[in-house]
Amino acid sequence: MKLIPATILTGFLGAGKTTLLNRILREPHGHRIAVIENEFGEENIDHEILVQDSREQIVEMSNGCICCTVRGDLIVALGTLAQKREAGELDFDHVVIETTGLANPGPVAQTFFMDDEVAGHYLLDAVVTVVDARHAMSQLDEHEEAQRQVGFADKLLLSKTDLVDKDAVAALGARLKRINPRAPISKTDFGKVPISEVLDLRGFNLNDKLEIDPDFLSDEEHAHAHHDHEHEHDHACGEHCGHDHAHHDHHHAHHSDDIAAFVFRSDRPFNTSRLDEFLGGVVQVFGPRMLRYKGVLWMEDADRKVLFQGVHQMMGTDIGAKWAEGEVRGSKMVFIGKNLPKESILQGLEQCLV
Ligand SMILES: Nc1nc2c(ncn2[C@@H]2O[C@H](COP(=O)(O)OP(=O)(O)OP(=O)(O)O)[C@@H](O)[C@H]2O)c(=O)[nH]1
Repeated sequence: MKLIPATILTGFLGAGKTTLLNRILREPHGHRIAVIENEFGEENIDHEILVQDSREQIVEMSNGCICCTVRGDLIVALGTLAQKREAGELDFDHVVIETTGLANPGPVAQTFFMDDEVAGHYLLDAVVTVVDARHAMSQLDEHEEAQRQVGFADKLLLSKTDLVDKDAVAALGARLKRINPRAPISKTDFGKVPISEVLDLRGFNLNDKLEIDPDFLSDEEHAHAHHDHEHEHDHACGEHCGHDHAHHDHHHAHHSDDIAAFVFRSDRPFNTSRLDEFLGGVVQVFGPRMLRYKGVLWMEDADRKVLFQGVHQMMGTDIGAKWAEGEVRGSKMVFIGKNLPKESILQGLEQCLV
């Protein structure tokens, strides 16, 4: 049976999740969407706000946050929806789970891998995070949940850009890319955004399109130039650059994001057993702090790409497409996590190369 794609819609309090969802539910895009709402507390206000479809498709979950106490309820809610669909009582082709503004999307995402019943019916499509352009800077400063929601995202949607100027949007964009260079950023104006930017993103698919924003590193340099006028940028550093970047610390003093990303790239193949052992160890030790990681790898003696990705300790690999004739082989990986020992991990990966 075809798996039902599920989207986790997250974003800090008041970011505009419900506004977006409402818009999506109203638009005639051909998708039939079932919604699982998680409200914190007993007042299901969003339920009142959300448009009611002709068929009952909105399942509410209250009295707790989806990421902790009611994960069991989420499993039940997903199970009930799937059963009703099979029985012909409900007709939908996509599920959207709207989390509370304080939810950590990690455990919600993990539900799709950990529970056999859920995994048997659903495919986690993507984590979509709405970011409030007006308030995100301070929210990211003050709340780790806000950083986590950005770190986990497969797609970032900037809301309320009407309330701030272009420079503020650019500065926020640069910060978001530092936290998560993998997630493309789009704007949403009161929830207005093409449906293709929200559903069917397949961000959790293992495919060889590892989208790391190509401007990630150059933007970082650019952002530093903003904040540190005294520093001379006389060369462009790549992520392998061994310089002691004093200006990084300077910059981070402005926004001390605990959650950040780094990228590993190499044009040499990996030794399989060394890499397995190393990654296994890293995940075991740092798993709780590893929000999201993904990679396309060149393994020694393999004529196909190897794809890997994970959330916390849960890591999966798959065989990808063949390396094409004449294609430049290499590996790239991105790690997003909380205070990860970037240098040790990069050095460790280097040691796994042939
Ligand atoms: N100016 C502006 N306001 C917006 C935009 N998107 C949403 N809002 C407003 O922001 C407020 C919060 O939006 P909601 O959609 O309720 O936010 P939410 O993320 O569901 O909030 P919680 O469920 O409390 O976490 C509402 O007053 C919206 O009208 C936008 O693009 N621009």
